[in-house]
Amino acid sequence: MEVHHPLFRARLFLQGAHLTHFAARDERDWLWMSDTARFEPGVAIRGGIPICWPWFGVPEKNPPEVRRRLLTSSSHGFARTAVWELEDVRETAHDVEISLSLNANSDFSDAWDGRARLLMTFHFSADGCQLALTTTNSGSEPLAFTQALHTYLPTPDISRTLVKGLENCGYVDSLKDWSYHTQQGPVSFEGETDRIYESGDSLIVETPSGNRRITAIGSDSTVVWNPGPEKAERLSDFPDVAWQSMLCVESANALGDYRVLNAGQSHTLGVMIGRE
Ligand SMILES: O=P(O)(O)OC[C@H]1O[C@H](O)[C@H](O)[C@@H](O)[C@@H]1O
Repeated sequence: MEVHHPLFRARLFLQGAHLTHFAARDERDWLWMSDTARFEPGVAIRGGIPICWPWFGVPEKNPPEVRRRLLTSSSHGFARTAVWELEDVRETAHDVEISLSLNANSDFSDAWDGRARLLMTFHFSADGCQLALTTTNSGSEPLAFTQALHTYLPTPDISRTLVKGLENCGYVDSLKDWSYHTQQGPVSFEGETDRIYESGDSLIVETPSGNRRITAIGSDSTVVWNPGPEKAERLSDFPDVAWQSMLCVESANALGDYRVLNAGQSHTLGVMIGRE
């Protein structure tokens, strides 16, 4: 779907409810997209904002309550490759709101033992974009899940890029055998970085071409990721040098921040990407 509004433009795909582009008028794209991204059925799009749901990361690093529902070894769940349905489009002189839904029913029983309904609402304005993903447990048993809005951001130079707002925060470093650390100062990038921070606080991403504010709701965990040079070579649909010009800041419910919904209950995870 293409959004052409006098104040901004956006592009999103029904496959994965995946936002790939957003830019205010006369501005460059606010999201990073891989030059080698594929747009094919069943393939996750590399860039923009993939939705990781109903689990984040590799199954074996998920909490037991989440893991016991997983029937596959693949990462990040099936929502990012499933085809969603268009629910609603609203437009005013200032903003556009688009809602998509996914019924996570027996169609996904090869991958996951659960039932849920998902509603993803995108809100676009000249001030930025906002995503809200609501999960409703439509099964009869409690439902545990992890998830992330896996935002890819552009930077002209990763070595001069900082993430501020995670100072003194605890994090798990997946590259150091999942050991626990405390962040000293802003997050900077020297090679591969893959951490899950125990915070859902508002962040500032500082790059040489400008800053963004990332504000999550319904989240107490944030993933900060850059593949660095070696992993970039192994990564699908990702140019070898692209690690120098992107980073991911992922608003999440991961590790101990997993969520449990009783039958009929809902939880909303959201992120707002704005100016700073
Ligand atoms: O290649 P993907 O399945 O899209 O995953 C891309 C990345 O997602 C997250 O940021 C994880 O923390 C990384 O470990 C992973 O490499």
